[in-house]
Amino acid sequence: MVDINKYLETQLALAKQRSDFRSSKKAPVSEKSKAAAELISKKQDKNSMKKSSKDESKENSAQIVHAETSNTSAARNSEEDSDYIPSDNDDLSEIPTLNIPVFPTTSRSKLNLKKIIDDGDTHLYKERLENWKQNLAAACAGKYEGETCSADIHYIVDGNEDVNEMHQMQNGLNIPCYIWRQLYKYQKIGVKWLWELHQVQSGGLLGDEMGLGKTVQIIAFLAGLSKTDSGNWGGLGPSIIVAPATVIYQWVTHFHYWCPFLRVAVMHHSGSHVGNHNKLIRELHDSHGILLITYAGVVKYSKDLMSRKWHYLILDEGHKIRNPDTQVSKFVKKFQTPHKILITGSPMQNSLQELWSLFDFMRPGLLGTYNAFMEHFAQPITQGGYANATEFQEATALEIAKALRNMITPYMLRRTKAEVQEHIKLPEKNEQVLFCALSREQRDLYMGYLMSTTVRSILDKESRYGDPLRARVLVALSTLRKICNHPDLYLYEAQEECQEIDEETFGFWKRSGKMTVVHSLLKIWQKQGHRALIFSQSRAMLCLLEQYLQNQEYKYLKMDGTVSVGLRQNLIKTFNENSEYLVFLATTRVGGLGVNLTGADRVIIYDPDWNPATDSQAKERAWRIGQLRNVTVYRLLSGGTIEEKIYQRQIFKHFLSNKILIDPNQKNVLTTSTLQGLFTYDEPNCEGDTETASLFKHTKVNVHNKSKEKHNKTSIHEGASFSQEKVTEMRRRAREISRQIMSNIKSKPKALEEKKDPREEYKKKRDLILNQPKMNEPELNLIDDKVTNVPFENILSELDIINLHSKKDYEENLLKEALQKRESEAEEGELSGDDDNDTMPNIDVAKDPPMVDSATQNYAEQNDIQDQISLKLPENVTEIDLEEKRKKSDKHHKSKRKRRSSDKLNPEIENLIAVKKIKKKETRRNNEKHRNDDDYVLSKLFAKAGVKNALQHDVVVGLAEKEKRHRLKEEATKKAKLAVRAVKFSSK
Ligand SMILES: Nc1ncnc2c1ncn2[C@@H]1O[C@H](COP(=O)(O)OP(=O)(O)OP(=O)(O)O)[C@@H](O)[C@H]1O
Repeated sequence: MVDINKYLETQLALAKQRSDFRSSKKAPVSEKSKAAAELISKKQDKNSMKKSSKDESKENSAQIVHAETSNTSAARNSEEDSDYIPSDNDDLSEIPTLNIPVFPTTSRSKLNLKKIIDDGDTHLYKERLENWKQNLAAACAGKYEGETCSADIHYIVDGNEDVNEMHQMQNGLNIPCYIWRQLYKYQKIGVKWLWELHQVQSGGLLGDEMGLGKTVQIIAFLAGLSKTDSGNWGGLGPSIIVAPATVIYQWVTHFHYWCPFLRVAVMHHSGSHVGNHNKLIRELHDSHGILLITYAGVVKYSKDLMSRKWHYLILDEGHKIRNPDTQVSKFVKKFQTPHKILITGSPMQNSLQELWSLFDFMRPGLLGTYNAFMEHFAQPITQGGYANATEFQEATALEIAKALRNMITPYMLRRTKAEVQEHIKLPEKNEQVLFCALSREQRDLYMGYLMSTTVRSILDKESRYGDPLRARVLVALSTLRKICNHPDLYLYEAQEECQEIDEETFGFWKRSGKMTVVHSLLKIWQKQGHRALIFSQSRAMLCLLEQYLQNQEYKYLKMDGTVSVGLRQNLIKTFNENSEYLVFLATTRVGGLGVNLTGADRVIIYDPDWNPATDSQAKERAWRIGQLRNVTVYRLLSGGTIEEKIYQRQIFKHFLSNKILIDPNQKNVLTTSTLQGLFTYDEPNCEGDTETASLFKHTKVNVHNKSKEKHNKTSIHEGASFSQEKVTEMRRRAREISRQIMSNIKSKPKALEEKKDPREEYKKKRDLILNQPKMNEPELNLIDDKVTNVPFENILSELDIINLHSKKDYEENLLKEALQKRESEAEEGELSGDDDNDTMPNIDVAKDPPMVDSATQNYAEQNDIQDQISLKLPENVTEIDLEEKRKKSDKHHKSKRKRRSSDKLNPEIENLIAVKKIKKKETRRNNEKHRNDDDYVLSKLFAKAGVKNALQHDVVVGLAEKEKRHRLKEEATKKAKLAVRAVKFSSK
């Protein structure tokens, strides 16, 4: 025992030397990162100062972005930032490309995409109409041989006879049977509901989940109106549909298919109409047609549009008006018609004020004035949702949420995919959150930036910059997000203009943790025959991904704001119909909304948005009606970074939304976030879990398959070649040393004793933040609140952050290195047959592999040494006790080991893991060939691509409540145990 102690002490000294040497070698990288951080921070300070003076009057970030991205030339400077900042802006088609190296977009430039022609041009419209009539006549005569370009022709070709046959609804709405019969049952209910609203002269919100055919329901209803002679307009009057630029032509296609007799014109420069826009408005109005226009277009032509009366005003992706203060919200609310329909798959995204804004459009007055609503509904509901809410606040929130839901229910129709699954029979969807490790370079840059003056000034309570804090915070957060994506997104900014870019290494995938994961995924998916959508918030990141795809010679298509609106629909069609394209790259804002991309069955959300709905919208592009294969969605997050905090906020917002739309009883499990919490980097905890993974540890995805086992075998053998017993033994020794060191430190002179442990200090401050005396006020909420008065006295100083990151577990790390060194040396010994059997009982791992869940094993491999070291032996347990216990258990160890490991690593939990177990059984029963694709992919990621954890997203969201109950139960059990112990102790 003494020997090994001595040995470890020597190793400790060696490890220290090595570490010193390494850090001196590492200096250039760190210096570079630091210098870059300083440079960028100076630039950003300048920018944010400019910005703050420019936007002094503007209260929220969305407005700042809106102003920047509309048409000012100043927008260029901060354009990259805007990619990451919450924004309402979608119509990016006019925005120039970024000032970063542009690589040739081979796929796109080679494509010869045809534009879809709308009915703006009278001549072309008449031609289309004539064509359709001829084709229909030919179909009726049984002579049609062309493509089935519309639903009515389809109907005839399918053997039906009367295309004019109508389905009549109560009170007289006539819907052509060729449409009605194709609708799913819930869609028919949707049409009926629209008709009811119509009769009571009311607007409404069609809020079905994405991909359930809202467009089709609206078109069916409008077709019905146009065939019904009723009301002031004698059927369907002139109507406007406002939609995001990307989906405008999707509407055209849908109308031409379902309702070829209606005139549908696009009022956008990409449309077929040439000349004065007033002429188009007049013509459309006279022919009772449908005018399709973008949100930007409505603002631009609002005066001319409002000078006429319109029958219907329909907002597709209507959540665009969720901010009541934007111009577009104000304009659309001015249209004088009771028939206002709002379509959105994500009605409430961030806060309750959004719901108010939507209702203020289609049912003005229903939810009262803005101020009254905020005071009497929004505030109590939000407050009652915080984890620190009192029972009374919770109860009040519940009642108010119920009341609100009752008020809005008649005017809002929302069905989820789960509810209508019986009808649509969608294939399965598997959605996982992958926590990826930062690359070494990213980590350096991240830390460097956290210590930069920008971050310091944000967290400094005597900030010399003063307000507005918000702009600076957003810029800083945006920078952290860039680092998480790829170091070059950040370093490039820090470069002097004259500095040349090294195109060889610029954007290299191995320099980014998440890109490494993408690399692994695509490699596997290509072999497995899957096709992928990759979404990123930032166009700059898209460029890097594009460069990567080119280098790997993968075929891809790319759609961002620079692709002309008229071509987008065809780009999508090309991807869907042409399986040679492996990847469809898109920015979340341009490609993530409203479009159908069912050609892909794999989705990667490369970076999370503050707004959960943005990510949900993106992932739903593939999982919708028309999808025939199982869909897997991976959200990539850099563990411990700002991205993880964003994800936590997403979950919080999800709860808020569900409370109103689904279950008012739902409670939160998350605490509100603090400013300083966003500017930290959290190493995985002692179990190898990131913060979120440990919060929702029961939703962790465990992969178990033979390939992984095989990998574990090899990695254990190759990497450490140590039996579990040996490692345990070494850890025990290490703990002892650690204790000795601690006691030495404690017995050292006073000067040293007085030196406070920075971790203790940090803990204290953290406790103070988490248990603030003023509980009622939610802490800073960057997105929802207009609050900028951060409780600075509770914010950690820069010194704390440095302490937290750089000095954390210094001696433990040294020990860890010592142990690793010991392990590798011992391995050499083992390989050469020179095993030290006296001191270390040897169990051949390769012969008797533990039934260890691969994911857990992986975390264990990475982190358990540190975990064990940081644990302290209970005071009353002696070395001898332990030694004896260990010897006893050794006897039975081999036989029981298998069972124990699997028990330990498969705790009894009721959620997904149970499902996985069933799958596992099936898998075993069937054949290895039928092994779940996703499990295989995950096992590879865990093994090679630096993925730390994977959570089942749906389970996180859906079962968070269970998690809370579970934790309560755990707490209660703990308390009960303590009580029993106390009672026993008292009776002694
Ligand atoms: N009854 C139907 N018969 C055939 N196809 C349908 C039907 N309903 C919907 N679809 C198809 O399902 C896909 C999704 O429909 P649609 O785009 O209308 O969904 P959505 O609810 O508007 O989605 P999002 O919210 O994403 O815009 C489309 O390709 C559409 O053609």
